Amino acid sequence: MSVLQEKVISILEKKIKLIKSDKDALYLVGPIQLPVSLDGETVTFQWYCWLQCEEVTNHFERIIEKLSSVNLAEMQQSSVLVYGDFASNEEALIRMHSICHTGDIFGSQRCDCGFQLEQSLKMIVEHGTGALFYLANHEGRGIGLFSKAMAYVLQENGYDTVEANLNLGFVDDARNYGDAIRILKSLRSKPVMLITNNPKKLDALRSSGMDLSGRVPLWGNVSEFNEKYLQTKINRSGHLAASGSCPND
Ligand SMILES: Nc1nc2c(ncn2[C@@H]2O[C@H](COP(=O)(O)OP(=O)(O)OP(=O)(O)O)[C@@H](O)[C@H]2O)c(=O)[nH]1
Repeated sequence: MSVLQEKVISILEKKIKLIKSDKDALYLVGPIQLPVSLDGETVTFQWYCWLQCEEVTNHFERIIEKLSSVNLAEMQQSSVLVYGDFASNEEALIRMHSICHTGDIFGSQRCDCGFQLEQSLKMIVEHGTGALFYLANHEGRGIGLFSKAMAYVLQENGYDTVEANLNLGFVDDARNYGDAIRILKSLRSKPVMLITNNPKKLDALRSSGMDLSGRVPLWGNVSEFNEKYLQTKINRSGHLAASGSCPND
């Protein structure tokens, strides 16, 4: 017997979508109107959040009921901000943004993450249609926040960002885009242009069969604090340099 009121279930089931595979389900909740302050203006995005679950069911109350006994705040859920008529418009600009606690939240200038987050939202709004995926299980290129802190300690002792990961026993980049691409495909089947300098993100989209119509580079906010880091991304991680907009180009 469900402890949830029928009214609550009927409200929520209209806003939850099941995206299933052979192995698991992604439950996508939304759209939810999210007024966002961007460059002094209020811009309204459609916000969706998803939960990965082994149980695959159309009876969402089964999933909702379980949530109160699991502390989801101890885990990370990703989400997406959608702008414009994302399903239908011919052209859409997307970004797969990896969470960066230090750069996105604190405004750290050791990296370019905070700049890229704000800039890509502005680019999507200017373009008219698009989506920003905020990938919450990608901290530190997939090594997690505590390990990123240790990697920063090594970087303060002369290691570069790649060496630091490797010397802690990680690969340089452990990120996976699979779930985000499943969500993308559920929201749009038409081509997308990707905001990135990272060829691995382009490969992930291409190999998923998603129709990729192009890439928009995003460099900027170079400072004495992140110059070496940005250069290492080009020299060692294979990031695509944009002529004239990155140090030492
Ligand atoms: N391990 C580690 N992770 C970092 C460091 N600086 C930033 N990050 C993480 O790197 C991720 C962002 O990756 P970037 O290489 O800046 O950019 P990208 O996402 O690969 O590519 P773009 O789409 O071009 O931005 C975020 O998860 C950050 O937390 C660092 O020095 N070490």
